[in-house]
Amino acid sequence: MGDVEGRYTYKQLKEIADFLKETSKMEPKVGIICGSGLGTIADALVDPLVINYSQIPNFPRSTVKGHSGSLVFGCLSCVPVVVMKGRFHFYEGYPMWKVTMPCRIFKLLGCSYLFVSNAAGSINPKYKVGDIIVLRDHIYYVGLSGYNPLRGPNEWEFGPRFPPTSNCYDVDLRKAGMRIAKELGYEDRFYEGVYAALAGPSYESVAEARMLLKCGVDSVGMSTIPEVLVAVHCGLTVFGISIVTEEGNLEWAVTKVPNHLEVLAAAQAMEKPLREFVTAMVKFMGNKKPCRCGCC
Ligand SMILES: O=P(O)(O)O[C@@H]1C[C@H](O)[C@@H](CO)O1
Ligand code: HPA
Repeated sequence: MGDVEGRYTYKQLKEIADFLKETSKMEPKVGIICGSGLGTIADALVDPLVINYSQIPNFPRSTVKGHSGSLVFGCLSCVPVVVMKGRFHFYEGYPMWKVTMPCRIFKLLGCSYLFVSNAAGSINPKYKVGDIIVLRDHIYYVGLSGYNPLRGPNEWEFGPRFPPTSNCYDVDLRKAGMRIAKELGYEDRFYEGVYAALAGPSYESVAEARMLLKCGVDSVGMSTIPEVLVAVHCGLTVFGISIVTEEGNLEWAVTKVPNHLEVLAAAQAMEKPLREFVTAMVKFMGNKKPCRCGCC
């Protein structure tokens, strides 16, 4: 399956993390992964330090439009964070251990939390472009067919052989997320729901979308779950959101089809509410440790 050979050793991951610690002089509390077109989250950081993936030894490269390919260290609400502008997808040809390696780097950098986001199609017809779905759970179709990022010898330095996944998305963070959305005045566009990941890069067919609806799926995409599994395995507390950038096609008669440029445009249109929401969530996640921007 090509998904085990050549995996990073613990030593290699440690070397990458040590390089980042040395370069950033920061110990981030929260690792944030930006979905397609959502990299503007990083613009909210105070005193940002940008490190391009090409500068980091042994780090993969972003190949998808809307994923610029850099790590940004800085502070949000006085909480030290690291933002990944450009995730790695299975459909780019990366094995799952490469797709998910940033979560282990976050852990080695000292993060306690993973905040993960994605651009997604809605499957539940209730949800429209511009809505945000706080992930309550997921269906990992790619994993059900064998591509679990934890396949292969267990990395005991990170976690157990058989991690449970019945509570991947922390309930306190989910509750906080819904409360914060309300406080910000966005309660009419925030919902809790179930995300499903397909392998991509083809979008789902109408028959697949109808099957997903029957299975209780609210949003569909091509990412996130592998990262969440590896984050949960190594003990990060996870919060995830889908930004609805396309409305799923449930009828064969409909001629409108998803398109990546539309996905990026819809994601970019969400810049303001997302920035406010992420800032408030990170504040909730963080404690009051002294930070690099000197504001606390
Ligand atoms: O990285 P995410 O999951 O946000 O990106 C979605 C899935 C594909 O990469 C792309 C399709 O438009 O957007
Ligand atoms: O409509 C979609 N389907 C699957 N993946 C996606 N990623 C963004 N939009 C979509």
